[in-house]
Amino acid sequence: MASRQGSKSRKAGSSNFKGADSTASSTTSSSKLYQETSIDDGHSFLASSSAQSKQHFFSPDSFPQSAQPSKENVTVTVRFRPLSPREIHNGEEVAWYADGETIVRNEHNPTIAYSYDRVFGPTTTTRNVYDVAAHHVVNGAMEGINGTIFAYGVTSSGKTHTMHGDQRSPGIIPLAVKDAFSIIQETPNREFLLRISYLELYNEVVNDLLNPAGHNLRIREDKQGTFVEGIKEEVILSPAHALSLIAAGRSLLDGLDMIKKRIALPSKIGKINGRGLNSCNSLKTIESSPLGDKIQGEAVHLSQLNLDDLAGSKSSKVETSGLRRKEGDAGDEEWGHVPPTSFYFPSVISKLTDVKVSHVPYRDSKLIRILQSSLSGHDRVSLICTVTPASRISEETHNTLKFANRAKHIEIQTKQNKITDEKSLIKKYQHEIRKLKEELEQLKQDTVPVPQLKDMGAHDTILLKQKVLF
Ligand SMILES: Nc1ncnc2c1ncn2[C@@H]1O[C@H](COP(=O)(O)OP(=O)(O)OP(=O)(O)O)[C@@H](O)[C@H]1O
Repeated sequence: MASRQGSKSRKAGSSNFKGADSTASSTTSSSKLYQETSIDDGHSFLASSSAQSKQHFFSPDSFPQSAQPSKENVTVTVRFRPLSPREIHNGEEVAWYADGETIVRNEHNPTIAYSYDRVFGPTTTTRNVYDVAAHHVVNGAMEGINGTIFAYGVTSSGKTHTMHGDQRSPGIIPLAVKDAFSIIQETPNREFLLRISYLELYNEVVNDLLNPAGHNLRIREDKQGTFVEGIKEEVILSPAHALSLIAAGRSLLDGLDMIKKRIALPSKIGKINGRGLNSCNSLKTIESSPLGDKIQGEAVHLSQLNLDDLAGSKSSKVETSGLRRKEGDAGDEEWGHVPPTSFYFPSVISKLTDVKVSHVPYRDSKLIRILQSSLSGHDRVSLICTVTPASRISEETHNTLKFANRAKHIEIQTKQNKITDEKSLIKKYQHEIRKLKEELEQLKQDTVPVPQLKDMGAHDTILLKQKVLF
């Protein structure tokens, strides 16, 4: 039985997160079964321009060839944020705390405790969170295994801080981008092509954050899986390039938020804490193929990396009944008439973990539809649940903890995706480069000796230039 030293009532600001802040090594899930009230302790890069393409959220069966699947669990971690200065000023009490590196315990009833792959205390850096909860997903994606990282939690619990971060403390998304490029440098025998798309879902409306004109996009399906019609995809050339695209997307999102707030409730501008209702999805498509002269016919690794900042979940009353918040409740303007993805997310997760349930309600929410392949059991998945210790929202935190506990039992069968046909973009570019090289060689051989150029007319010179250019 895990125990905590001392159990005096914890006030705001007390340092009470024992042993949960140490740097941890990267681990995947080895989930053990924990229940409420009973803890069992026995336990070379190709460049190109942007593309307007049909970017699929691939269904796992759409890959013609794949290596043997391997079984693993969803990695489930919990990250505490510190109490804010305002909460401390208001004398907020601590209701939940990290008891060691894997357990979250209730302050008022210590028999209520849950265990996870890792629990991060409020002083843990996002870098540490990345190393434990994200690196193995990014690494897998660079090797052809689809990966998804979700941040889930109530409003203001730290999802955006964790996924996006800021200059001082970069989030999982910028750290993943840098990590991906480091992996490229450390893999000299393969060449990679990375593409990025970035979207927000607000009240079931999909907006393209890389293209201000991409508003209210449709989600479609074909044999290869689900895709967002017309979403812009950019080939990324460097970490700085990717980060500038994401920063531009964030600015667009901030602009859109201002508009939404104005339309929703002009009198409450400035009272809204955080973004509340938008979910953001940053999708990276990664292709890689062996480098060298004999690459024709070699399989290309193709994978997708989903990085999701899910809309803040609301009070338990709303979560369970789907009711709108009462008029006058702070944040009711954020709810609108459509519940956010976080409303459906727990029910999809619980159905995925229940072998008796054959129908999973993917169609209930657009983001769930987009994430259908991520949730269908073939992606490597990491769920980072963000929580606050504050007693004011103890019940909501409890719901997040119970949900995270359920998610631990999802089993996944990851596989490395390989494609051998010429459909991949990297193959297309390699083919184009090969053709251009051959043409250049041909042109070199056909080059007219310089003395003869003097005798050429203007028309011939233009023709020659065109030949060189095309
Ligand atoms: N681990 C942390 N360490 C320090 N500050 C944090 C941490 N997590 C969150 N915060 C701070 O708490 C506040 C709320 O965090 P954030 O905006 O990330 O919440 P959120 O869950 O994304 O909210 P919303 O759902 O409303 O968008 C921010 O001021 C943020 O800087």
